[in-house]
Amino acid sequence: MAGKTLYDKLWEMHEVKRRDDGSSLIYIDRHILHEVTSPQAFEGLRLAGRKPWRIDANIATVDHNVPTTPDRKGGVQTIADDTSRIQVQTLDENCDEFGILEFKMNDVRQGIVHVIGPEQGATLPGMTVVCGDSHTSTHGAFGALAHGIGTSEVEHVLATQCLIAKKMKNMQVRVEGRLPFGVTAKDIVLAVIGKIGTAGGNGHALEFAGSAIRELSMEGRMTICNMAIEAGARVGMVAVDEKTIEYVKGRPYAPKGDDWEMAVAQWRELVSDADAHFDTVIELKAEDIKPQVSWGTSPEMVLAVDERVPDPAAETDSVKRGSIERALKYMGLTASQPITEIKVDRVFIGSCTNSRIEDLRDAAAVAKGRKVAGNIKQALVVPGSGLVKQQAEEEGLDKVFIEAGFEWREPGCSMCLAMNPDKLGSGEHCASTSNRNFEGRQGNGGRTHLVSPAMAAAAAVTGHFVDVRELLS
Ligand SMILES: CC(C)[C@H](C(=O)O)[C@@H](O)C(=O)O
Ligand code: SF4
Repeated sequence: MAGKTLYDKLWEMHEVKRRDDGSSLIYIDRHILHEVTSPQAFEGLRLAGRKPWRIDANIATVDHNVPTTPDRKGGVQTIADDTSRIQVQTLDENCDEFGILEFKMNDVRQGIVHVIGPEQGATLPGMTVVCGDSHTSTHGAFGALAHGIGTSEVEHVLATQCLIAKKMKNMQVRVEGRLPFGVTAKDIVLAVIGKIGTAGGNGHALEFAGSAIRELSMEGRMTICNMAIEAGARVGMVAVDEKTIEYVKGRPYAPKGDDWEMAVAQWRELVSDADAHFDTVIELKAEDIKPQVSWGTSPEMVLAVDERVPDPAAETDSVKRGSIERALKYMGLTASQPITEIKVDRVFIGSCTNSRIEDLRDAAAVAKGRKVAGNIKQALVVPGSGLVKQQAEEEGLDKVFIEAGFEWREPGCSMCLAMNPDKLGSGEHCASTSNRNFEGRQGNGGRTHLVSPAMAAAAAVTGHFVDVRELLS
């Protein structure tokens, strides 16, 4: 019999019961909540007279609706938009009522759900982690089985600590070799999505493997797992190694003492067996990957920075031709235009993809000693959590950004999606380190270009897309 994949092992560890219809009941170790997808779930609990089954399995924070300007220190009342304010207040009230640990807006531990889970050691190897949020795949970087759930499932998990799920197929993306200088985890994952498309991972749990993935820091691994969902896979994972264990050690909710030793011994088993079977295998050579820039309205519409946007006339498939034409029109681009000639209006460095300390260091290395270009209306740096912000300030990164003309903000989802005051104006181009470039994602009529933090900083200081390696060398 073939060996087991990491996913097979995680699944077996958590399968409570197989049901007649082929689905299973799985046990959930960690449930993370935010203000957007939890209100109806708590309301459902109240109406049914239920309480959360295991209170300390839950951890909550506010991220999508919070403003990122310093005046929010005045409290929740300062949130001008009614819906946003009510959602934030409602999460606060629900967590207080049910006794759930929440990092409220002005708590230093507050931040984006997918940043704070790992940061607090609330996400651990071998866990099942769910959250009413599609980018929960991020937590799979720790050798955890993590994916997004819907609001009715949020209620189900609160009430029972279990979830009905169906086992997926196994997929492996192998990236072998050494990443070229100036090329990052974000470029790997954008290149993967460019290759397999946004449906490439459908129905699969995706494990990233190979020497280039092993070389990545935990931050880099989180970046690639974060975008597994944009490749169609709800689950993204990386096997446990010494880096995983080192990152988790000493975090507030990580095991301590004898429990730690026992946990680590088990975590070391969380790797795919050498003879494990994957239903689909994709291979990339790290040496071939260049800094990436998305040009269209889907993450798969992505190219290396030295390429030109496509010419629909060269596309023989009429469906693909139509979608290229529509994307070019929405993005205000002309056929065969070099990526480096696309001018940028705003820059956003943040989001659960790229707002961790390493991302900020990468961007600051480019911004240092330079100035934001005159055509840039706004360049935002939004740390993923209050603790990331604090660390960055200890390292002096805030000063580097401010001196260069960037705005240094409070943590939250910010300009990743238009649910708070940080938005794009219609027709504006944004160099963004986030994960989605759908029409209107960052504001009505806004034009998103997905890039790495270093590439976003390079666009900020030159006013257009440029190969960041020209600025680093
Ligand atoms: C608001 C939330 C449900 C949503 C998600 O599930 O991903 C958001 O975080 C996003 O990135 O689009
Ligand atoms: S930062 Fe963006 S992608 Fe991540 S949870 Fe917030 S809105 Fe979703």
